[in-house]
Amino acid sequence: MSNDTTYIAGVGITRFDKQPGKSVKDLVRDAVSQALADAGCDAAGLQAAYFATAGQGSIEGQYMVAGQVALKAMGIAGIPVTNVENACASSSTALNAAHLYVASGAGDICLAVGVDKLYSEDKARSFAVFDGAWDVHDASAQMARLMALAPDVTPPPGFEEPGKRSVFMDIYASLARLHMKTFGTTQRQLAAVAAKNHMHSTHNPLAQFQYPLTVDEALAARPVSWPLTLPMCAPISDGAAAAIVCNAQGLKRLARARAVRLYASVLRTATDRPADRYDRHLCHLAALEAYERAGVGPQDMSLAEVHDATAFAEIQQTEALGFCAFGEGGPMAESGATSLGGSIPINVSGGLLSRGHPIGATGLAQVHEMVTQLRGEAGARQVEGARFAIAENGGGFNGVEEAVTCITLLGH
Ligand SMILES: CC(=O)SCCNC(=O)CCNC(=O)[C@H](O)C(C)(C)COP(=O)(O)OP(=O)(O)OC[C@H]1O[C@@H](n2cnc3c(N)ncnc32)[C@H](O)[C@@H]1OP(=O)(O)O
Repeated sequence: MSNDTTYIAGVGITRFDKQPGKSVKDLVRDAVSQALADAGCDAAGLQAAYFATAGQGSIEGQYMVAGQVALKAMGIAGIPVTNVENACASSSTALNAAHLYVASGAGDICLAVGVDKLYSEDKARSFAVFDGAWDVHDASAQMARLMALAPDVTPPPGFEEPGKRSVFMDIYASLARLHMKTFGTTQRQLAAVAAKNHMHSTHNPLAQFQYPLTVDEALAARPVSWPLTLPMCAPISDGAAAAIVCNAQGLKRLARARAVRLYASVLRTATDRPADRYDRHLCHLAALEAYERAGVGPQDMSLAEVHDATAFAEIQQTEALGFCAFGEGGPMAESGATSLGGSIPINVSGGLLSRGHPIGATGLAQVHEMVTQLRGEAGARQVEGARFAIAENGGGFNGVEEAVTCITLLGH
């Protein structure tokens, strides 16, 4: 086996929720200790670490060297530690860097960890994290363009005077309106996504929300930004997730039997595509590259974890990953095909909508779910016979699409 075959040897995760009593250091220690134990590795066995956070500066004021500080507090020091910020795709980007590190042979065993605390008693600070992810140099022009994607859609009563929310909910809402106008996607289909992900996370003891929700309840919930209601939007969450990444040499020193192969990790940034050219969406292009590298296709996937920062985003990513034709994501969600037991279960963890979305930890949480499923250890939410799994983790916005996406494809 050559060095460029890489593996996830261990994973760890905290509960995702508002956790005012826990610091970033507490969350990191919890997730990293689990990942080390899972891999059969001690801290001294790590040769490098990539530390992802997007909001720690805003909430805890640690704007620089966050990784060095948090990891040294648990005895991981004296090795290369690199801080990674790529908005909501920060921790899949950390995984990408760890994968390249061990694939290059620079070292054999590497840590990727992602963490964020978004909750603050002062709500304005939580929302400032999202405002900070926006391109401040061109914000008003970009925002005006994004908000005008489907100008003739008039929000129904209740949606005209919405309360405070992250700027991203308005952006996704505008993209959803364009999709509705172009393909006939309905608000009920978005509600089906929210209800499905809530149903999934009733089986996930680490999820932020563990109660079921019906489609009608999702439709009747508090309006946020037309067509999105509250449960169609990711919540404010705190949490951390970690993975131990290694090459074949490193695997000889670890718990080999539990390792899952990392077939592809593809990072890509936005282009200036026209809004209705879904076939040039960065996630679609990155997914095609990942499938090609892995020598598989969407039909081979047993499950997917996608970046459902809103219910609309899941529909878009279902299409981008090739599980259906462009425009068919809404009907597919409504058909039950993306539910546990369906032909391609999506977000069996509960997804960002219901497992939670501490942005710098989300990409590695998706990896945690995929590894758990591929090992057959997901309990009541297990996808039977899981063999390949794919995750899409997006971050920020630039033009009419996410500023960055990272696709991770794992399998046996
Ligand atoms: C590329 C990207 O990933 S961009 C996405 C990055 N993430 C974001 O932008 C975060 C988006 N979320 C938000 O803006 C906000 O959380 C909102 C608008 C959805 C809700 O805002 P608020 O009403 O201020 O939320 P708050 O946290 O106070 O919760 C109010 C209630 O709604 C509930 N709630 C909040 N979000 C959700 C949700 N997604 N689903 C179900 N219930 C929810 C809370 O549990 C709480 O219930 P309680 O009163 O019984 O305790």
